[in-house]
Amino acid sequence: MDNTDTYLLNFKGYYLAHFTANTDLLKNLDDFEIRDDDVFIVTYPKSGTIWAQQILSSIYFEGHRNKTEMVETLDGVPFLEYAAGKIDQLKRPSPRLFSSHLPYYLAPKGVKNKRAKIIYIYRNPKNILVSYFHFSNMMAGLQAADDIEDFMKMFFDGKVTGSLCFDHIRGWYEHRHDFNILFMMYEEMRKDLRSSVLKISSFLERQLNEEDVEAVVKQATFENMKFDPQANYEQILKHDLGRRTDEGSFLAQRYRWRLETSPDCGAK
Ligand SMILES: Nc1ncnc2c1ncn2[C@@H]1O[C@H](COP(=O)(O)O)[C@@H](OP(=O)(O)O)[C@H]1O
Ligand SMILES: CCc1ccc(OS(=O)(=O)O)cc1
Repeated sequence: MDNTDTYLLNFKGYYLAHFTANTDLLKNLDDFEIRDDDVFIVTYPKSGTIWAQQILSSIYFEGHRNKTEMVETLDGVPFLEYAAGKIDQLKRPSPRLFSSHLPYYLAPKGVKNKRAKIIYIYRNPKNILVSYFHFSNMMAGLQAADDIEDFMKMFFDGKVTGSLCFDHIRGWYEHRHDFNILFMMYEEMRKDLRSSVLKISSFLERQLNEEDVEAVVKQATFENMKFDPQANYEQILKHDLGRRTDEGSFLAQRYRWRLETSPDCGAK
């Protein structure tokens, strides 16, 4: 491992966010023990990870779905390769839900042997770029950029957490036959959230009645998540990840409308 860069940790040719990388787990990543009922959300950063976490957590945890339990989303669906929350992954009860930004070639052997289910969410890279630019300027642990051109250079050089976006998506897609994987497109989820929830629960073989489906969909709407402290990472951002500025959030979309009308992608 190359540990010299302040922001990026180069692990086998892939860049992780240095400040929160779980270096102990990474040492044995290939042999990390996978259980048959493990489920992974895999994304390139800014592709809807937090959204998928919310959907999965409320599909699996009744207490989350009906709001009788306080389940912080990141605790229910923690990252494999990041240490926020300090969870001992080996001691978690089954079924374990994970998030990951890892590329296909770093997936533990057990995942490559189809021993776990993966939901891969992909998003239009143009929207990822804009989202990532604002996010990097907000998060203390990521390298800020002076302007969108500056960030664009880093993004297209793959010098950001997650490395090159196109390699990530292409890698998982081209190797899809090695995995038990469902691909979902962020923009399609935006168009029809209910159908997306049904597709995900069917892939996971989790039977939900009509009332459950309604509850999962309601909890996963942007409007609900934006103001739900368990879902929007506000506390985690403040206390674990670290903010550079008080402005901005995981659920921003303030430039969503400008994206459709402005050639500068709402970067100003
Ligand atoms: N319920 C929801 N509906 C639509 N988009 C959502 C969402 N929850 C999160 N997102 C969007 O997903 C992006 C964050 O992705 P990630 O969780 O991978 O970091 C943000 O995009 P924007 O920055 O464009 O707003 C955020 O607004
Ligand atoms: C531990 C959670 C977390 C959240 C966001 C991160 O940044 S990025 O999405 O990888 O750019 C890193 C870790």
